[in-house]
Amino acid sequence: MAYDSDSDGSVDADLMALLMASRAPPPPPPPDTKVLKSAHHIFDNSIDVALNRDATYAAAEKIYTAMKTRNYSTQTWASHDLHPGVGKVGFETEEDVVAAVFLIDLLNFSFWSLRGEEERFGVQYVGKKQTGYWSLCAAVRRALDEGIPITSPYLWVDEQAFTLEMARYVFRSETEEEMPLLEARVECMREAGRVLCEEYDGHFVNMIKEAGQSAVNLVLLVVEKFSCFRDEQRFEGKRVTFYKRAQILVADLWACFNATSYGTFPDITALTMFADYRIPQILQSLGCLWYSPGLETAIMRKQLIPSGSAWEIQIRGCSIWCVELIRRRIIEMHPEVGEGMNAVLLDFYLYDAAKEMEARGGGGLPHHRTRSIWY
Ligand SMILES: Nc1nc2c(c(CN[C@H]3C=C[C@H](O)[C@@H]3O)cn2[C@@H]2O[C@H](COP(=O)(O)O)[C@@H](O)[C@H]2O)c(=O)[nH]1
Repeated sequence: MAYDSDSDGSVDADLMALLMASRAPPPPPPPDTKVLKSAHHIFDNSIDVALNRDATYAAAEKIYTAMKTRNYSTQTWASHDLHPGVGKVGFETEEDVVAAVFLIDLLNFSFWSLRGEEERFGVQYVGKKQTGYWSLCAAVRRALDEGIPITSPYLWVDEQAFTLEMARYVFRSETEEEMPLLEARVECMREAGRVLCEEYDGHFVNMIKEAGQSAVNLVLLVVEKFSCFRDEQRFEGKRVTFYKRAQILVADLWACFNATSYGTFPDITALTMFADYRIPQILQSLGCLWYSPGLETAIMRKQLIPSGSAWEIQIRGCSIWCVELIRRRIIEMHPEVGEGMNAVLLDFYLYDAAKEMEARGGGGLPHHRTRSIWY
């Protein structure tokens, strides 16, 4: 660039402005949960889990057709009786619903049991024994029906009113088996209660407002404020993030409110699949996910796979990446779906399909067994 100056030696104002602008710091990158980057890094470095491209492409077509046929949308979320919703018993206001969604996703982990269907943990509610994730939703509804303010963070921090015994009562089972990790669940409630009462006037809606209708900002705020949502590990020398419960919390708000009100998140497409133990199971049954013989045998034998182990991280990361490839393939083959085909709806569909597959008598490998508060 030629250095230009007037006869009196003053540097041309426009040139100065250009020089100053060129030295201005670059704009900060947009907020990013780094979950998709983590999944790609894990996939690139996995030796015990691989993806089968042909099966993934075939699954994409099958899933697209099924979702189209069922008109799968955010409405499907509200159609589940046990999900909170304005107007349902115990939920007068939108704030009541947000408080319940927060509690459900604060505790939305590790329901699996090594016992048989009859002996496994279950919650009796309106005449039906609910197991797994639905047992949590049923226990919350049952507590509210009994006049227990279980969705109030002020209760969670009150160690006299909300004792471990009371938690045992609220989450009581129809069988001998207690809800898994009950003490850990109480600790999650204590921590979340302290943060919400001290910083957010006891209401999660105030965190939603602070995140300014950004799904990514809300995920990042939740993992910043609550250690029990900070679902991250180290793999092959890098920090990898999954943020499963933080992401599903935002996704459930988006679905529950049909992308309006407290569910308004224009950047919902930035969320990934939620790395739990059901989605890998159905991806494996579709032939998309392949396991090394050692890992497949461990899963088949229902052996415990430690949280944070290389096997577990590869299962979670490759599953997230597989769903991303399915999403891209669907958009490539059906451009008309556009942004409407996001990882959240794909995930919800896959979870419901996994549960239907289980109800029909399973088929395929059992899901992997990792006991943790992350999923
Ligand atoms: N990736 C993903 N994981 C999900 C869900 C849900 C429920 N979401 C509802 C909301 C909208 C959908 O339509 C669903 O009806 C629970 N989970 C996880 O599964 C495990 C529980 O399994 P099981 O023990 O068999 O109930 C446990 O780790 C739990 O955290 C999901 O949607 N996606």
